[in-house]
Amino acid sequence: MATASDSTTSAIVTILGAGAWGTALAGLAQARGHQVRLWSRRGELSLEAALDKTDLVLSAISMKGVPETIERLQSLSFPTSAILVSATKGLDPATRWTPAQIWQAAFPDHSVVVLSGPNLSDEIRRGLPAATVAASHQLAAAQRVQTIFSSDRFRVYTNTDPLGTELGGTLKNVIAIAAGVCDGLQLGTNARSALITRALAELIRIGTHLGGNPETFFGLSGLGDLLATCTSALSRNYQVGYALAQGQPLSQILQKLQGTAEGVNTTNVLIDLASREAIPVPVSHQVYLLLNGKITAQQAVEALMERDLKPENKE
Ligand SMILES: NC(=O)C1=CN([C@@H]2O[C@H](COP(=O)(O)OP(=O)(O)OC[C@H]3O[C@@H](n4cnc5c(N)ncnc54)[C@H](O)[C@@H]3O)[C@@H](O)[C@H]2O)C=CC1
Ligand SMILES: O=C(CO)COP(=O)(O)O
Repeated sequence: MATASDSTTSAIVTILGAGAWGTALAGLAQARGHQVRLWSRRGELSLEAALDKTDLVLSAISMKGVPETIERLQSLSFPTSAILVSATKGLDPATRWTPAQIWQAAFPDHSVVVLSGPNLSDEIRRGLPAATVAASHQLAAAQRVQTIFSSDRFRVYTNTDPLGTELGGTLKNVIAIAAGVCDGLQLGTNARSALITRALAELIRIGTHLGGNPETFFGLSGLGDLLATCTSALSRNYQVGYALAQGQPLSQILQKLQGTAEGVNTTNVLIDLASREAIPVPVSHQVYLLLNGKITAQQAVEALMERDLKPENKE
């Protein structure tokens, strides 16, 4: 079994965001013998103290808090050698950027790494085996993240396509809502399999248009995360879709939801982006109409089934 001392010396790891994902990641780093500082906006630990002499700053803050937190960090000083890791899966409505793009623009002298994969935090917290991807243009930084977090229950792969890695994890949340609708309407295994497969084609179309490497979308952060969230009731995005299929209003669903379902905001940003750039996104478009109260779940299914017939490998 890999231990902290055989591959890397104990690091100071600052985790921003003490929600479900930040807490699970803090547990993984702690179990590897690292000195972990878990910062939350409502906690006792100050941001200054959390950043002091840190080796790695990992953000597991939900998308809506990322720009604000970055602004706070910009007013503080911390080592330029500290690697910045983004574990957020969302898109910024103001810029339509990914979280890692925002981090990199704010801190051009730091190495930025994306951490993304099929990682339902509840299973990780319970110590079940899982794998993920640490992706960066700076391979050495991705490798450092790999050694810091890898263990016999969490296997970290490296990748040099941070944008593709991040977009896979972000865009699949929209599809997880669709899969929840599919299961909520009891449409069966064939329907869910068709949905996931067609959605993968959609995800690759958008992801490559935005600059991701097509191969990345067949990996853990693309297909892997798509499968995890589209087939598990642990996924909050899936839960949103499932409840929408029962006819519950979105505001009520979100009020009752434990934690963040990034797919709701991501859908709106994605549709804005896709319509500006004329990218066909039929599945995401139905999710958008449903989330915005324009159609019912049943009407969304009908709209997808009644689209013009065409060859499989064509938009
Ligand atoms: N829970 C999971 O299984 C996984 C979640 N993620 C991603 O990680 C991110 C966080 O997810 P969860 O931890 O599940 O959500 P959560 O709702 O449990 O926690 C969100 C965290 O963000 C913080 N936050 C929100 N607004 C903030 C602000 N303005 N300033 C400072 N902090 C702020 C909250 O205080 C909280 O600590 C999301 O983007 C999610 O997609 C990624 C992989 C797995
Ligand atoms: O990203 C996740 C698993 O990889 C978590 O999914 P949810 O945000 O839908 O719970």
